Amino acid sequence: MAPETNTAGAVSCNACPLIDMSLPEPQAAAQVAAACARSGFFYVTHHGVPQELVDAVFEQQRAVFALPQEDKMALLQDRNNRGYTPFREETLDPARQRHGDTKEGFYFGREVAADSPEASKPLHGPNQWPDPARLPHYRQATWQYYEALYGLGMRLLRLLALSLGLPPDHFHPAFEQPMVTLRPLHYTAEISDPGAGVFGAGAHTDYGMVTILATDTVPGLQIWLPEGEGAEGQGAGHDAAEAAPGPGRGRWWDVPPVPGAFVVNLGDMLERWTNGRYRSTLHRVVNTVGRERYSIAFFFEPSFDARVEVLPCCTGPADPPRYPPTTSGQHLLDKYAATHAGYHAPAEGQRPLA
Ligand SMILES: O=C(O)CCC(=O)C(=O)O
Ligand SMILES: [Fe+2]
Repeated sequence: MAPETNTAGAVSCNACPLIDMSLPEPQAAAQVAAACARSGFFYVTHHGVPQELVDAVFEQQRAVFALPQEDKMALLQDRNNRGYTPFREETLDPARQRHGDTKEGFYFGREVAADSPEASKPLHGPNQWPDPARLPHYRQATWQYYEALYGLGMRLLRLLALSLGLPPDHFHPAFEQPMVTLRPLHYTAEISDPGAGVFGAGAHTDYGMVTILATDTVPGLQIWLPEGEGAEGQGAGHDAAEAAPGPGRGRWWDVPPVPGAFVVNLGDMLERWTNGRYRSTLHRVVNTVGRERYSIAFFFEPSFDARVEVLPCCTGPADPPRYPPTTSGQHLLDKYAATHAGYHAPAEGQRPLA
């Protein structure tokens, strides 16, 4: 099924189906299973998050990014990965990028008080909020959206478990103290030049369990699918003049904005848990239209100490585990340290910066 709506000549990708969250869970879970095995990307519609809430949070993000640079720099990303990341600070695909991503962003996490025992864990601590005197509604609107997406994340966990033939609450113990990150992003109008290594966001897979992405109406998101797995016959993918980002042949496909829908994609931890049955697909943001773009990613990841080990349902004598066990926290720390110029992971037990 291809997306119903399309923008600015963007090409549909039938590997990203629209999944109606108002369907009975078993039906929705069957569609989730197919999408996760195929591309690891799908849209969700009828997800229950009110459009007014989404509109309000986008309005606040436009306002926060419009603050003077010095105000944003005062909130610079701290060692708990909360705060502001300036333009070009992050390089998601160092091997192919000439400079950092042409975007700036904020990270907000689950709110953890500086004096709580949890705050001794890396990646846990208080958020850095912009000055309410300048943006009186920012915190409230952003947090309301965070909470709505948290609820949607929990519903997706149920569908993912059911899609694997597991009890619906299978993943819940690993999400008792989840690492949740809301990441508003602002891309400049700079046209990307993949051949020259200039990207809105370099090619990457997401690190965690599941990402829920809201975008404005400006296209840019693309996914890499192996040859024959895109939407052949339904419009072309982009012939990659650039070197393939991984082994084998493939193409980049647009994932266009669909009004009222979120894009959901899987991250590396779920690929590991499912022994590769579910895919954490390479994606990137390429600015082809010369307009600024705003998006908000919501990363929903297991608790810091949760063990991520191939599920018994996804392995057998003919399909031995392809990934060694890890923990959610270690996996994320390794990834942040590899891609953020400004991020230096603390040792466990170090107090966060208050
Ligand atoms: O802005 C987008 O469309 C994608 C952002 C993204 O892939 C990410 O932040 O991981
Ligand atoms: Fe991503």
